[in-house]
Amino acid sequence: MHIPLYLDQLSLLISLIGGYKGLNEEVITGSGKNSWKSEAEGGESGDIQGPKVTYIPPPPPEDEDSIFAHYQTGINFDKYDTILVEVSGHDAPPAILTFEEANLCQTLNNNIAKAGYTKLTPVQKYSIPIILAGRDLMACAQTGSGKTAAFLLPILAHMMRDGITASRFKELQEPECIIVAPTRELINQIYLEARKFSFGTCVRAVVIYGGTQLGHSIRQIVQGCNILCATPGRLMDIIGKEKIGLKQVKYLVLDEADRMLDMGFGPEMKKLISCPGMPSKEQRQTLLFSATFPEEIQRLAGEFLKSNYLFVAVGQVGGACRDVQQTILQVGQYSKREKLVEILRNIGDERTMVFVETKKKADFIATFLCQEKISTTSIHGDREQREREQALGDFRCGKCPVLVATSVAARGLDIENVQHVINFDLPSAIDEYVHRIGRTGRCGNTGRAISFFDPESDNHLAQPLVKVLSDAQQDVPAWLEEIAFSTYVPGFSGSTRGNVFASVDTRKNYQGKSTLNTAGFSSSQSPNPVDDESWD
Ligand SMILES: Nc1ncnc2c1ncn2[C@@H]1O[C@H](COP(=O)(O)OP(=O)(O)OP(=O)(O)O)[C@@H](O)[C@H]1O
Repeated sequence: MHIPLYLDQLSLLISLIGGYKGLNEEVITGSGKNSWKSEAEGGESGDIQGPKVTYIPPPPPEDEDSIFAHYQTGINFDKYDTILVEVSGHDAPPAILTFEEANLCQTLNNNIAKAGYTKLTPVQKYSIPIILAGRDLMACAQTGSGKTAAFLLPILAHMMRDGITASRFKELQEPECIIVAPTRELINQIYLEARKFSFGTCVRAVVIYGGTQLGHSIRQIVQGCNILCATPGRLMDIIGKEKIGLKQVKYLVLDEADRMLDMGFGPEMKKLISCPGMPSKEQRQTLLFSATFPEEIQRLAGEFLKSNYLFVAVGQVGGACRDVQQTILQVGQYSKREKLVEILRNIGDERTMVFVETKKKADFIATFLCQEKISTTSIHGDREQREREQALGDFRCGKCPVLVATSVAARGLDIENVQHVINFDLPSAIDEYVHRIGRTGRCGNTGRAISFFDPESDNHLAQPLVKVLSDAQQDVPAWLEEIAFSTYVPGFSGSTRGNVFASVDTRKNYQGKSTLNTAGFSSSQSPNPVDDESWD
């Protein structure tokens, strides 16, 4: 195989031929088992013999400008106010309209101002008072609409009000809050948000994730840990090694909660809530956030939440962000590369994420684009953590305007100025499509998503795609409607037209529904299958 040798793409080449020995690393192999999946299985705990991971991520910049660096809200930010919101469950506290109404302390208000937030997004308007009232919550709101601050701010407000017990002077760290998310890059991003909002307070946030040296994670924790941001595998390792105590946990947050509760991570999360010392659901506050919430997953969530939890749905559950202009092109697998290059040449230097199905393909397409002299990097679960972070850094700063990724980068990542998402391969499940295209069109900015639909392999997606497109008021190609019609599945209850919710609170028999700006309902699509390859 001919491998190109563009110098700035050397790491890509290295990952292709397998194995790399970095400056601060002892052993690196191309086993492909250094991903979040293997973490969840305990692969990095030392219980299973494997190469010792010695990567220590560089500390994030400490200066105030870097901590509060943010991008501008877009022209459609004010349109968030027109999105329909549904709150269900008993005795929901009323929404707030301004940050002032939240009655947060002065330090938090200062941090909010420094972060450039002047106006609440809908998920924040509804979730903040619910969390401040001590209620459990399942919240569903479109990608890029501020879910992270929606849980961080009220948790921090309560921690400031109630005081914290964990401190650097304690032998055993007992965090008051644990936040889990499915990928390393996402949990790191959440940590940076927690660090930003807790700036100047006595609350210390810590992040731990796989692919990094375990000793490094432990050293971060022993310096004091009030908010622990963690990927599931590393969290369970640390708990298993008795490096943290769980008795003080008052807040448990599952970001991308539907992913955290599905077949991939669900068992790990169940273990977490039954760990010795972990307060029962009656004793802690549990908060679940995502842009998608299949009904089956909502039912599983009952084990984690108090029975009187509140459910907030901003817009359609599982709906795509309307600020993303979606285009579906019919492209057979052998024409995809040519089409990709044509599109990327038209796009020029604008930041673009290209999603592919497998880790191997990510490397292959990235190398191919480099050969075409399109500056590209890649992120997927077979790359070393150092390489993953480097790739994301190069993409964020614009050094490599094209990032080829597997679904490991589909959820949560908030990168400034991603103007385009290209689904070179469509994911196997529609929810994953919604998350992927949500990497653009964030925070009121507009974005574009182009997806290659291969009739040989993607017909099962035609029906849900038509629904997602029409619900987001996008043009639906006639050929796609035809395929959807010809592959009609009777059980699929999503409407293909009109403004309906894809799903609602699954507690059908709740009473005392509090309804705000509501529209009608229909039932949901089936949950995502776990796609081992694309989720690394
Ligand atoms: N009230 C606000 N004012 C201005 N910017 C905000 C506000 N709330 C959030 N943001 C910014 O909007 C961006 C998207 O927020 P965030 O990453 O929390 O979205 P999300 O809903 O969690 O998305 P996803 O579903 O993709 O995880 C971030 O850069 C965040 O700092």
